Amino acid sequence: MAMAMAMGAPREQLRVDARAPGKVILSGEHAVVHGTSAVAAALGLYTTATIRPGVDDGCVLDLPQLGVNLKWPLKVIEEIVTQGHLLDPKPAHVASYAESEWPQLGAFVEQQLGLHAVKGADAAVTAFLFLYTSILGLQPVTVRVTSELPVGAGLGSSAAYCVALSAGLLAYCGEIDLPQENGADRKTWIDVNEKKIDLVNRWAFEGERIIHGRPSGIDNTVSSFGYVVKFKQGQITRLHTQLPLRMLLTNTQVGRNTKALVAGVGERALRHPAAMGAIFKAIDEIAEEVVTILLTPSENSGGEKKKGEEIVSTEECGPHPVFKTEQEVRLQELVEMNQGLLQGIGVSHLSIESICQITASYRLQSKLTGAGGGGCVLTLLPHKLSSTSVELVKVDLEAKGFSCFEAVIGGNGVQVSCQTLS
Ligand SMILES: Nc1ncnc2c1ncn2[C@@H]1O[C@H](COP(=O)(O)OP(=O)(O)OP(=O)(O)O)[C@@H](O)[C@H]1O
Ligand SMILES: C[C@@](O)(CCO)CC(=O)[O-]
Ligand SMILES: [Mg+2]
Repeated sequence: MAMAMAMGAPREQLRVDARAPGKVILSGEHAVVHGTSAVAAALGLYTTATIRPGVDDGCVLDLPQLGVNLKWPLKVIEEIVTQGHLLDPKPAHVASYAESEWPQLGAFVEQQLGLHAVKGADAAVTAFLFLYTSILGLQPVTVRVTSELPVGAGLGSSAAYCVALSAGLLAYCGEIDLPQENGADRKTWIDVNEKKIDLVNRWAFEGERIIHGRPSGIDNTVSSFGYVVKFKQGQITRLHTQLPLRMLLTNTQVGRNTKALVAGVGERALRHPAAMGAIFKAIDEIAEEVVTILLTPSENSGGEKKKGEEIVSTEECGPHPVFKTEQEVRLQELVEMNQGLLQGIGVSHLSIESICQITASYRLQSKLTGAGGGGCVLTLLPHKLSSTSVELVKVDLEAKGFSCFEAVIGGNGVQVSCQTLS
């Protein structure tokens, strides 16, 4: 769709929405922080940031998922920003957050949230205040962020939060073009153009640094650009995958925190550099092999069928046989190995192991996805597995208190929409 600036309406009369997808890491989490390859796909569940004009020279931040609803007079924000240059917004030039430049921010956020704040609310508010003042300066706005993603469950909620916020703020200040309103009731989402996606992605990475400590950048990159990508040391390669991927996502419901898990792996790597280095190398090889498999034409993709892609396995899955192609068998083996290695670096959890065991009894392989320590587990589903068989697995998992859904992956990245307020 052609993009056109929503001309006519001054920004103070606009409501801007930006939405960003979550993600699923197929292979390579944690090791990617240490420079190896990883493969990830956008997940069809979105976080949406809505930005509208503020009232009474104030800034409102509403984060219903975290129980945060804060309102500040702009002069209060001005007071905590002790270094004037930090209030000179340059949306086209990405700046990094340095705690030393914001000496009062930590205590301010803590005091604003009070004693009963949800875990992680401080990081979300800090990331907001940094992105808001850096991109918009001190404009009166009301910002609300809602999400279809579970927060802190390995599906990239922090990255989607930072991407949606960055895109919304950049669109609100005019740095990103907005669609022409079509007059219809239905919201029109448009893709952000490639150059501006890169800008969104870089701001979002700075937000992720506040929440994560040491992000590799894979989560904000997939959320910004969408599709299925290989990521290595900041290099992103879009994979035009030939293998239709089908997977079940199961939430252990065990809360965890990516920052702590990433730091834990870093400390283990310092204690055992050679052993951990060897594991990272093995994970790198697995991710590279996953890339090769995804790029090989398969019988399911409508591509030319190659030797060795016929169904090779008809294992039992409960009362039903599972038909797997050679590629699916290879991919499942890689998933199994990847999970073993993630366990080795200390980021698995009993609940994750339990899900792996249940799905293995159906001859289906699973691995944690994202930072682990709880959160979500992905299970590869062979293309020809019947929906009845999938239901059987789900019933078994849900009987143990887990919740599951079939993932829709590989879709769009960040998008924006706008509406003129009357
Ligand atoms: N909808 C949201 N509203 C406000 N803050 C959010 C929202 N989603 C995520 N966050 C922020 O991100 C934090 C969770 O990020 P974390 O990286 O620990 O988990 P994740 O991103 O869901 O999983 P992973 O990094 O493994 O993919 C929350 O504590 C909060 O600071
Ligand atoms: C655990 C990790 O590898 C993925 C989290 O989704 C962290 C990162 O890459 O930033
Ligand atoms: Mg995260």
